[in-house]
Amino acid sequence: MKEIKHFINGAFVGSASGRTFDDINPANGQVIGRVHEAGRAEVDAAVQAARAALSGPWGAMSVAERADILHRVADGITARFDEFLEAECLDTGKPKSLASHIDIPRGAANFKVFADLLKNVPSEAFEMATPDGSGAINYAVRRPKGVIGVISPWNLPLLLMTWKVGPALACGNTVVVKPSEETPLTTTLLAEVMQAAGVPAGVYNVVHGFGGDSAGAFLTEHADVDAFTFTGETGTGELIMRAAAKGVRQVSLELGGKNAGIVFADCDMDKAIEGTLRSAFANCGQVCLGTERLYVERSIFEEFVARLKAGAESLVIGPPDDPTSNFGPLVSLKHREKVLSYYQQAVADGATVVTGGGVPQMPEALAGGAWIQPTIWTGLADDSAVVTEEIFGPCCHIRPFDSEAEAVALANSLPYGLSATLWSDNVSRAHRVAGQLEAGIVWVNSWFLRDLRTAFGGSKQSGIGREGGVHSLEFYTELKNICVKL
Ligand SMILES: NC(=O)C1=CN([C@@H]2O[C@H](COP(=O)(O)OP(=O)(O)OC[C@H]3O[C@@H](n4cnc5c(N)ncnc54)[C@H](O)[C@@H]3O)[C@@H](O)[C@H]2O)C=CC1
Ligand SMILES: O=C(O)/C=C/C=C(\O)C(=O)O
Repeated sequence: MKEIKHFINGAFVGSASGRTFDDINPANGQVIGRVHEAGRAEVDAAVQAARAALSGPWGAMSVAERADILHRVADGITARFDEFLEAECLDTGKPKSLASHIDIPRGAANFKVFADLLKNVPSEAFEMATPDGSGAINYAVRRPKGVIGVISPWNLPLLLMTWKVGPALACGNTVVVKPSEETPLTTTLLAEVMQAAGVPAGVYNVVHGFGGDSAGAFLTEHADVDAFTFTGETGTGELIMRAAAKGVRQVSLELGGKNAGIVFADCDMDKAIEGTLRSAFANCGQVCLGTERLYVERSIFEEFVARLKAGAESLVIGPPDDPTSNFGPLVSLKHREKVLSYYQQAVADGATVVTGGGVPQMPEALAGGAWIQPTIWTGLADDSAVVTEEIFGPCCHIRPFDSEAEAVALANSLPYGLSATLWSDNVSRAHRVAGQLEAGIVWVNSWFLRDLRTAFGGSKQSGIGREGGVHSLEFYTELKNICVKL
């Protein structure tokens, strides 16, 4: 049985307690490996290693030297592409066709983009007058924040973890990463790549375990971590914020959403259907940016529902290795229980089930997997739980609207504000509505089109702060002003 260990101070180590938990393949329910669960001792060792590494060779490196190393990390991921792909798909069950286009290439890109950005970022300077006439110059320098605690989720494990580790290291910090207990493999594999790329011991540390009363909480409670970056559920974000308040540590939080899609009658219907199929069902609906609420102009409502139904029914449900499959399982049977509870709630609340609503019949070898049907509903009240709460599954509710103002009001009606998507070929309307939507990211006639230089994050209860491009530098560095009297 494969053992998945922590990576602390440049070495793979097991837990002193001997405690382990199973890593399960959600496509068939089989155990992939045994994961060591960190106690306070391992978390403390990881944080101390990260702290010490700040004043070792890593801390003495120039930006250009760090950037070279991070390029080697990216190249190392690409060189071991198939191993990363295999590991990610074993942990998540997602189709290899998806992970080979999104997860693994983004894992590498997240290092390159920030390594290059750091080399080119300008610094501000202000000349000022002084009463004696000699003047002064102010200039700002960026310094690493220190030890960063990275707590990442299971839906896009490598992509979301490296989205934080890439800029954190580019800025000269050291990290302690706590990946999701559901998906420990790629974070662990990355440790081998880091070592081979010449990242000094203690710069990249990994501790495995659960959230509350386990590695996650031990990390956020550790006084020697300077800041935390987290992607996951809003409730977890609140707990992390609370822990970070002790010692006044900064947080960057990318949290839950209940993202709206607005489809106007003047849209290109083919593109709207294709984009909505992805935004509702890609990664089995487990993307925080996904669309779970659709508002469709009444004149095209019937046609849109019928075409989205046909599209959902044409998705090919299957295991990662099947090249025809484009729809994998949910991450776990536990998560399927949660999603199925919403499927049942929808029926109890009087929804029309347009398609899906249950568990598909799978071949014997996959029967233990967390398979679920893509599901579409209509007819629910605006305040029903299915329409207002994040489900994080392959499902959406579609409701007609009659005016632009009504669509905007419906889209903005929830306490979340992560992303929104709108479909219209009327340029004025697209700009006008995009400006009114309460969301950190608005896509017009597209979905999940990502330029890593742009600000990324949520408004309202979907998060605090922005990462991406220079915005990541704001979080991962301290800006220090130096005032020199001439
Ligand atoms: N990208 C997103 O927006 C994601 C949203 N979710 C949502 O969250 C729901 C629950 O899924 P979970 O995996 O339980 O998400 P979660 O938000 O609890 O877990 C994400 C990460 O936080 C850690 N964590 C949990 N509690 C913690 C604590 N008290 N202190 C420190 N770290 C902690 C977990 O171990 C994991 O590494 C899902 O059903 C889904 O609705 C889940 C994963 C990703
Ligand atoms: O492209 C990104 O950086 C992030 C994409 C998706 C998420 O953040 C998520 O699903 O949590």
